Amino acid sequence: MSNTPTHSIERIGRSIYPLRVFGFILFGISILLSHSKTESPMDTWSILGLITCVVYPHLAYLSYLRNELRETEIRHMQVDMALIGAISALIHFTPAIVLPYLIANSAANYALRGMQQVVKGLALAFVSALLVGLFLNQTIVHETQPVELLGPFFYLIIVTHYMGHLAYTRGISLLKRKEEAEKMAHLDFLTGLINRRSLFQQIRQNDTQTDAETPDTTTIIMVDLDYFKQVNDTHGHDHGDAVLVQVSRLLKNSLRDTDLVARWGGEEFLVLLPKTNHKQGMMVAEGLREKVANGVFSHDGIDHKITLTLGVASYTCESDFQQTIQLADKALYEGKQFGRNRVVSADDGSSVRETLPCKSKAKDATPA
Ligand SMILES: Nc1nc2c(ncn2[C@@H]2O[C@H](COP(=O)(O)OP(=O)(O)OP(=O)(O)O)[C@@H](O)[C@H]2O)c(=O)[nH]1
Repeated sequence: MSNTPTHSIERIGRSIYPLRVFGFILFGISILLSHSKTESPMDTWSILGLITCVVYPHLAYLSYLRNELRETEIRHMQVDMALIGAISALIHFTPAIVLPYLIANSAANYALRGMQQVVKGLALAFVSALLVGLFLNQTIVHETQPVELLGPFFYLIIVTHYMGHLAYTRGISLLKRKEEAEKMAHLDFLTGLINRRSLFQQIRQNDTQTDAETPDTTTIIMVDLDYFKQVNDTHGHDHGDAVLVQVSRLLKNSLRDTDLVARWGGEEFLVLLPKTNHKQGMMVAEGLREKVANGVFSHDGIDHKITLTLGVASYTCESDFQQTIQLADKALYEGKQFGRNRVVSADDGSSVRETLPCKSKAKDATPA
């Protein structure tokens, strides 16, 4: 069963069945107390009402267990309201007793199914109270003994607090799920690295925080695994996946906390080194190349040797970020042409342009 909001509502619906049993038993006691108050003998209708109070919530629960459908739950909540109306007539509509039940159940209807369900429920309660009241020719009795009020008010307090508790816990769990979903939307599901979209967002953020007067140089390294297809073709995709995960971890662990590593796509990564000039960036790229080339990436008892080709380009916030990526990509491509397992610089002077004002750069950092 999928974990959709509908199913989480079903679980809440299910958890209120014990309250339904409790409420109807209290309502049954109200019938008994009502008769002891008027000293009238229990007639057939009152006995029937009493039996309904005891039996119905259990039957409702059993039928719910068999169906576990949203519609079953909605039907039961409406039957509840119709029964509250009918039994209200049996206890002479005593408002101090009937109102707490109506309020509590309406609150539950509202919390679980919204206003439409509340209106339907109240209409059903009203119609059934009217019909039974007319049929039994019942009058309204206002007097109540304090003991009669205990049950309904206890029920009201419990149901409304329980609904509050459900709303609170549901709100928290929805919030957690939303946060989790937002986090996942920014991460690559295989490697756990940030994805391309998130990288652009972070660059935009960094750019707006950059001091326009003294812009720093940022260096980009495009990283591509060499002959990676062979790993997949020879050993299968799970080996390829394991290698990607291990290489991405090695890249991440080899860099500063302020550097960014993103999965650019497939077997390609983008490393972004803030406050790093081109020369320093070249050294970092060489370090990464060496580490991976000297490493062994094992999966299922098989050791894989991997090499990287890296293209390096630098920019200040004045330069065109997209163009810098293209330059790094071009350098990477050249590295592949020259035989792979190498670092190639794109620094021919064109990677750092001084044309646009610093603060307006953020808009350039949008995915191609
Ligand atoms: N296992 C796995 N493989 C992937 C994933 N993404 C891309 N690939 C594979 O990466 C391979 C990339 O192949 P190519 O573009 O030919 O590159 P290459 O074999 O590394 O060769 P060069 O880049 O030219 O050195 C393809 O086989 C893709 O199926 C992934 O998430 N998991």
